[in-house]
Amino acid sequence: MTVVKSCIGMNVKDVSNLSDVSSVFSDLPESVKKVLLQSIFNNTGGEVVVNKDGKKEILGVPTDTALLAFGLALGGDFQAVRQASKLVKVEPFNSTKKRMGVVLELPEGGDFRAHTKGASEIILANCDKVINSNGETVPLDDASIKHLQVTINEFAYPVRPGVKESVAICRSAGITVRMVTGDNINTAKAIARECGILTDDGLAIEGPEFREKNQEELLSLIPKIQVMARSSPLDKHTLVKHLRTTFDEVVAVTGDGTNDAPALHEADIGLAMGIAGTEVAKESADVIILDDNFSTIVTVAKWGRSVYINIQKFVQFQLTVNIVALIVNFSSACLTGSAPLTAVQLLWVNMIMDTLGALALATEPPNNDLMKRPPVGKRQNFISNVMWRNILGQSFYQFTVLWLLQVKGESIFRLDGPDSNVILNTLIFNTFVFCQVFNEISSRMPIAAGLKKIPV
Ligand SMILES: Nc1ncnc2c1ncn2[C@@H]1O[C@H](COP(=O)(O)OP(=O)(O)OP(=O)(O)O)[C@@H](O)[C@H]1O
Ligand SMILES: [Ca+2]
Repeated sequence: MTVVKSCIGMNVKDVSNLSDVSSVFSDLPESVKKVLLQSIFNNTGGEVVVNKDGKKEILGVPTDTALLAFGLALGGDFQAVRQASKLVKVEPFNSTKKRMGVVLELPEGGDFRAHTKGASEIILANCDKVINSNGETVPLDDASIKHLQVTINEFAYPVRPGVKESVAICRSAGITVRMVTGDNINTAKAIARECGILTDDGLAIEGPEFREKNQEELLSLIPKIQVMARSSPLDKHTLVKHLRTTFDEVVAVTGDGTNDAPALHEADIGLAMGIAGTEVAKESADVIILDDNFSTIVTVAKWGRSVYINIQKFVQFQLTVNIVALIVNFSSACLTGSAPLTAVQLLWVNMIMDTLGALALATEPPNNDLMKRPPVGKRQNFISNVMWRNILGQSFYQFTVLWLLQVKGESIFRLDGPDSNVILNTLIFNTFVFCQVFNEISSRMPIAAGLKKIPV
């Protein structure tokens, strides 16, 4: 029995230009064509089916569907190739090993052939022979290895429009964007540099190297990591866990595959892709991005900040109103025996302030300025120092005005007669209500969140 190994190294993301593939293929020797199609159609997790309209449909994960489309563009017949040999063993694709394989029993006479396909440089490192353009199997020499490595590194993919801009917005918002991928390091670096994720002082590392580091090394390394390539699901999880626990960061993770599920689950905010995402990824996530667009993540951050700041404004406004009403009535009751604000008036204030005033603050839409501030830290107090300053400052100012009216009101407005007390109380009540107009304006100021703009 002989086992022949055939390998396909891959860097396939999208086979979009298939039109001139078949002409190139026609020059290849028959034996090579046969092995290639045998590999593409057998060594796959996908399938080519005929749908009810009689059209061919390719099912499977993007990498497999791309390769099957390539096989069909080469003129291959999926069913015929599948029937020509018997699948003896299938080793499915796995994100840790980054390759898959099958063993076929060849019809020619009891021989077996193992096919493997996966991450280009991993497959290349396992090869010692290559089929040349004449269809002969020859030893893989240094020159061919160099040539193949250059070819692998030349693979570059166009970055989706808008990603670069979104990364820049994230930066100005104090959000560090890191790219953790199962892809080849050179491809990952090229993409990351183009999007503005990888900077000159940043670090790009490969999963296997990251895994080797001890705790101490990780502490100095992690803040600098901007790109992690050839990462396993566990590497993604480890990075997120360290960022959250050791560095006390708020971590959002985006992912599409099953291999992203542990990291999505570990993150503070897991964002799964709605279109490309697998069910497992969606189940592990907190938010599903319906359009799979990175700029939507920026919108998510913007709305999150907006809701947080609006609640802060609401709380600042409400606390001020209540502190002033309480102190005015309490102090007056202690000193004069009567409270200037009656129960009905307080009820009125509460209804108007809660339903109209405070809710107006809570429903303000987000604006772009929100993305020019640093994020709120995990341990940051909800009522920031600036909010305390505003609450106490406003309360002090309102209390002083009301107290002055309470003590000096009658003489200032020359009130006398039997109704003077009622008139004064009405005056105090109205002044209190008008003070809230200024309180509302002061609470609307973005400073309410206690955040300073960060210079860009
Ligand atoms: N079906 C497959 N069969 C064999 N190899 C595959 C298959 N799918 C992907 N690969 C290889 O594994 C690598 C990606 O591994 P993995 O799926 O773990 O990455 P990922 O973290 O999901 O990457 P991405 O950032 O592209 O989503 C690819 O670069 C490719 O070389
Ligand atoms: Ca993926």
